[in-house]
Amino acid sequence: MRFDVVTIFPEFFDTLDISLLGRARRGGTVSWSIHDLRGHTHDRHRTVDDTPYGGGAGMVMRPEPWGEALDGILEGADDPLVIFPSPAGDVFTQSMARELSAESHLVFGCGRYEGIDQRVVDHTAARARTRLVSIGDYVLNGGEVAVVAMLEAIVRLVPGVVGNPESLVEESHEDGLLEYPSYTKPQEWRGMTVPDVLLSGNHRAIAEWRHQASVERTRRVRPDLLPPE
Ligand SMILES: Nc1c(O)cccc1[N+](=O)[O-]
Repeated sequence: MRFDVVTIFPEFFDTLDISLLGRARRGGTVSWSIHDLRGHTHDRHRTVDDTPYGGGAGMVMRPEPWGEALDGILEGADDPLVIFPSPAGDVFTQSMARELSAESHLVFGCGRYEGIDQRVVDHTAARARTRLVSIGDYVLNGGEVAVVAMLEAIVRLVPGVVGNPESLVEESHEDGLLEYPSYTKPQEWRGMTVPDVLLSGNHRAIAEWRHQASVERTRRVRPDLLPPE
């Protein structure tokens, strides 16, 4: 998989080289480029925003730098999917992460201020598959945090990135349920012990306990995830 990110804070993505994504990049499974939007401005102050038509507080990101930045990425690209993180987007879920992990080229456009001039999204949608995606109903200062979160969820599902694919199966949201509680050594810690069934070696009983624990945790914390009864 290849991905490109357009942002006014390219340094925000320096952390991508840490941990899983960095290993995937060094292994050749994933590649990426971070594009500084200000590199596509041509005035002395490298201006990326301006006042909104119709008035109102805040500033809107100008279309020209975005058009030039996306031209450089999209021209000659092979059917990329462009994603603009936005509170107005489709909610990002594990199933969307799995769907996006099958893409060969993702392009992320990080808005700031009051957002990007709408014509940028409209123009992009006329030349490439384009989606607005939200990571949640709260206010962020820009799309960068959302892109890092989405990349963490997406890239780990790209074949060859995670050493043991089995570890991807029993995870929260993967089967529609929250993950069961986990324990490791020591067997007793500050007077608290590990559920006996996990020490039994009875794999069927352990699997049943874990499934029941997932269902009970999901029913308690996220009943909305459970199928209608
Ligand atoms: N929620 C939000 C925002 O306030 C700004 C940019 C992106 C998002 N989001 O992806 O959820």
